[in-house]
Amino acid sequence: MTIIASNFKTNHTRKSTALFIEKLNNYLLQNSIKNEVFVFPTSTSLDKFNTISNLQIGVQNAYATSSGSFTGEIGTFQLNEFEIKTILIGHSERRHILSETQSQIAKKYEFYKSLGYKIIYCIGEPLEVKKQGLEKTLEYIYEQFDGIDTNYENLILAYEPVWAIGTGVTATNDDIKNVHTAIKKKINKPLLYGGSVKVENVKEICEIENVDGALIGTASWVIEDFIQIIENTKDL
Ligand SMILES: O=C[C@H](O)COP(=O)(O)O
Repeated sequence: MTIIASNFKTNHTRKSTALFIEKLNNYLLQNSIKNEVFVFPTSTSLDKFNTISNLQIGVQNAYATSSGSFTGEIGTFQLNEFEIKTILIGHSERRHILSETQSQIAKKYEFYKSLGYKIIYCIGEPLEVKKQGLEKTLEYIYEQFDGIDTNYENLILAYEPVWAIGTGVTATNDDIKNVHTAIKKKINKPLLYGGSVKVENVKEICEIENVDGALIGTASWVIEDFIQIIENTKDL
């Protein structure tokens, strides 16, 4: 069974998100699709969506708090209103654009773990590290597990090479296989690949050894495309 996740990033409105989720839910329901599907809308588009059990709505980010004085952030007090129990942590855009440190990420991880959230935890190397070869790449990736309890039962990993995110450049099948196999040997958790996954390549990528699914940005934002992505992987 393949895991397929859509990260909206800073796209879609509250209205278009609701429509997207409604269409997706209908499709999953009518076609008895077995894939485990996640959608991560913007925080302003969260709601109490009426979805079937294999479609879960998560939050792209939240602060390690219930409530308090953390301007611009949300905590579990807000998430509970919509019964959100899934969170993305460690995404490369938060690490590299928003400058989240490993210790902040670990603190967030610990907090949401203590509450039993399903965590999709992202790891991945920038281009300058990739150029130094597999050994250095793995070294860099393993540092992103500092302070992270990799035995956590509700953990899903997502390997997303930074240079492949939103660039149209997908990692080669060999790159993906090598990194996934090495990570899997160390941490036996579902492991998604992310980075320019598209309708055309999703099946091939999900068929690679030790790839359990995909975390998709750009190519997932049009509902018809996202449905096609699920169609292409439903029998894997
Ligand atoms: O969370 C999703 C990843 O960052 C991949 O984004 P992308 O599919 O636009 O490359």
